[in-house]
Amino acid sequence: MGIKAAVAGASGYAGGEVLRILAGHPEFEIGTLTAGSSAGTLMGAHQPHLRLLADRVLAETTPEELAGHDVVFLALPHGRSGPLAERLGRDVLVVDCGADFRLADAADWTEFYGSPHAGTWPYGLPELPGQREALAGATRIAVPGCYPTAVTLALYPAFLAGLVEPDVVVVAASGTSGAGRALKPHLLGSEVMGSVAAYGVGGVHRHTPEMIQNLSGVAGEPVTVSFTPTLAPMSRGILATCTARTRPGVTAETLRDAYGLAYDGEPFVGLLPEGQWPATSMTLGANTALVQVAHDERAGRAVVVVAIDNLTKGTGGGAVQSANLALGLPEELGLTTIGVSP
Ligand SMILES: NC(=O)C1=CN([C@@H]2O[C@H](COP(=O)(O)OP(=O)(O)OC[C@H]3O[C@@H](n4cnc5c(N)ncnc54)[C@H](OP(=O)(O)O)[C@@H]3O)[C@@H](O)[C@H]2O)C=CC1
Ligand SMILES: CC(=O)N[C@@H](CCC(=O)OP(=O)(O)O)C(=O)O
Repeated sequence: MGIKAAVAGASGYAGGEVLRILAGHPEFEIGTLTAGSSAGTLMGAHQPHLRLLADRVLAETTPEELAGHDVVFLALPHGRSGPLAERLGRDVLVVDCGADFRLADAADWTEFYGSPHAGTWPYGLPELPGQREALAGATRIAVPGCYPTAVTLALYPAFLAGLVEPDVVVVAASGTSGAGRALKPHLLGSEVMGSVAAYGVGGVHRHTPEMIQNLSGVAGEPVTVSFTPTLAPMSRGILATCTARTRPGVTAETLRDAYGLAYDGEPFVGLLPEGQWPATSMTLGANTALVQVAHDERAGRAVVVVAIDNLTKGTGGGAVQSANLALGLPEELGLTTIGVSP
């Protein structure tokens, strides 16, 4: 008998990616699958690529249906995980792919999500300093947002080494799967194809406080982040370009050394060879973040580009990586670094 895992939100994009990874994981056994309005229908109607689950009937998302599992993955709209998690056993590992438990500051939560704050759980980004220890044995995990995963991995080494000022600018492109499966007018094929568009401009995107939280924690001082997301005509992937003013004396070499030090030995984050720049295609379906750093001497800024698959390292892969740590399994179990190309 393996570790029995239920997935709530199994008909959605994040739930589907968690299941794609669990299906290839040697220790997990897939238990109950739940949804919202799709409850009572077959998985095959929603996730035809997960053929081994095609005949499973989706249950309603209730604590009763999710009981009796060792691990429960929640991949539900924001605000749904809080009340549900309260009714799941304390000894069960609950891994929330949603935002409900990511932020430590209740005022930030209310400002950006507009509802009461559910609480704060151990943050599922193992690469952050001290986070592997925080996740070992945890029974609750908040999986980071996809953009904060990319941006935090891009910039924390520079802050850890004290090389940049606490003033960050990020422009990132995301594939449309980042917005979830529900029908949205701006995601119609005719709106998205052949065009890249900015959205959530001017410091209003809800991932901004999460980036600030992560980077300020490493920097040891408040960091400001100006974040502009853009929507790109691709289904998966995030490419984030992050810049910060460099401190006096910083060179291309000191920057590269800091990233080499931070990422040497990391199983899922890679500093690319000099001159090679990340592309989303390099990370498709892989639990990887690929990073490159340069020093723009005229502008006096560090420029870091990172690529991830928003659904893999940005959600499902990150969720399983953190669950492995919480359960005392090898961190890399069931996760691939091998991408899909072209
Ligand atoms: N897409 C991404 O790249 C990322 C997503 N996430 C997070 O994962 C979570 C899910 O996102 P995503 O998969 O993209 O969204 P989707 O819209 O694709 O899926 C949402 C899932 O939740 C179910 N659901 C919706 N409403 C309810 C409800 N009232 N009660 C129970 N179940 C419900 C849906 O079921 P039904 O089929 O019945 O509607 C579906 O299974 C979100 O919190 C999101 O923030 C995190 C990181 C990245
Ligand atoms: C392209 C797109 O719309 N992306 C989503 C982010 C998705 C995500 O990962 O964020 P959460 O887990 O916090 O929902 C957005 O900008 O709202």
